Amino acid sequence: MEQYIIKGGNPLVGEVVIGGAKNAALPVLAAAVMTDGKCMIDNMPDVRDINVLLQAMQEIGADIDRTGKHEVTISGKGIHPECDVDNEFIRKIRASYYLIGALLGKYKRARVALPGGCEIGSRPIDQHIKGFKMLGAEIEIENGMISATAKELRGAHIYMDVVSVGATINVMMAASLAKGNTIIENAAKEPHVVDVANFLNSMGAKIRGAGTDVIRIKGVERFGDCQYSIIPDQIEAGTFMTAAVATKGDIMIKNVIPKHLEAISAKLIEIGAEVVEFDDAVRVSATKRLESTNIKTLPYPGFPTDMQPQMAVTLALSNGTSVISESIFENRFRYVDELTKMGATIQVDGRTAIISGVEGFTGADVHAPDLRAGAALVIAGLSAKGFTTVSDIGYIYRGYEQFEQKLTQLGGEIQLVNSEKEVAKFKLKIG
Ligand SMILES: CC(=O)N[C@H]1[C@@H](OP(=O)(O)OP(=O)(O)OC[C@H]2O[C@@H](n3ccc(=O)[nH]c3=O)[C@H](O)[C@@H]2O)O[C@H](CO)[C@@H](O)[C@@H]1O
Ligand SMILES: C=C(OP(=O)(O)O)C(=O)O
Repeated sequence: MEQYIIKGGNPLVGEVVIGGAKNAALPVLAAAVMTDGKCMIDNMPDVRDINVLLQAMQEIGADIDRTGKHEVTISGKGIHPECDVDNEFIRKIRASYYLIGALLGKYKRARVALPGGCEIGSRPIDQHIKGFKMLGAEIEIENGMISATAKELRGAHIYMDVVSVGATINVMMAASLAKGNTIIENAAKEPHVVDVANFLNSMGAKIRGAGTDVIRIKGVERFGDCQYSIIPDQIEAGTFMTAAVATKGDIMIKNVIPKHLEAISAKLIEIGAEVVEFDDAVRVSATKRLESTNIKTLPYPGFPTDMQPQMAVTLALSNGTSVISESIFENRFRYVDELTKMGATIQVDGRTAIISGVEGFTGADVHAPDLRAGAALVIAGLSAKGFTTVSDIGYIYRGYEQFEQKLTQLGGEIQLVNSEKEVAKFKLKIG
């Protein structure tokens, strides 16, 4: 019964260093199997999803050497081209689907368990499939596995019907080892799409335009060795930004790319927080009661859906009524019932949440329904009066490294506990 026990009320103050981006690192790792050479990758976050993917890659024959806590050397030379990617853990993560594009590109054959991931709405993969088919692959879905096979992959002009991070990256990977040229239109522009394109280029791919909505790929025959460093995690950084504001603290958030945080910074400034940008850091603080605002989640450079729950917690403490429209995933307000237990006043109608700000939260026993909602409930607990427990924190480990340690260093009273006895002990100690 792993859970967090939190005593709220301390403003979070100090410095925190942000790790590598989970949602960039996952496709970069998958793409690393596309070369028989060696890839040295650093700034790799040590989080659960990464470890699940690395284990699955090892199981199909990739040579994985953890040369440091945040550094890994990978060679895809030993992979069996006829392999199946499947185990009980890989079925639970979303990014398993990147092995379809990577293996299809390299071996013209991939068979991978259908992806899992956070339950935040229906998450079809039709655009991935459409892209692979247009490159010449045949797709079959059977017994929870997706197979993609092709005699050869040929470049194509692909228009994505929806802006999809996963489909853009997956098709970009497969197309980079196809014959001829590919154009992906209506591509996702997220920083992690650019990071994966840069990684593929450093192995020898010829990709231009990543970060715009048209990506042009000239297929090459094979990839070679490379050395690469993953970009900082936009969402981990954003989470600490909202933690600073919700607890009326003052945090210097280091190892970030401020440009990637602009949508989050702009909203925090709008509600009355102070955000100061440095070359690779942002300092975020709040002293007074926050003002309300409206937010619509959108593909990059819009406000990220992965920051929606953390921002909702912050707005629930503001003065006035805020409206959040969730335009990416239709079921991403599952944390609202939990937050209501802490005193928040939020009404959800479909994809819209209407938040009437309250003066403060009170501690309660809540559970994390998914990764970002879990982080948001922890922030709520840190800003609440009294004790909060957050259960189902396995979700949080999927994407945050040393979350409770980082929060403790900032003055948060939070501890990982395994029993009611430990909860009681914490309460006695902290009083
Ligand atoms: C591992 C990873 O990087 N996960 C991120 C990735 O998820 P993921 O790659 O699953 O998200 P997408 O960008 O693909 O999804 C965006 C929208 O497109 C729809 N869609 C997507 C693919 C498809 O084939 N058909 C389709 O209709 C989805 O249902 C959703 O409504 O981007 C999301 C949007 O920024 C983030 O919330 C996730 O944290
Ligand atoms: C939704 C997320 O992850 P995934 O797509 O892996 O479920 C996330 O990172 O917020």
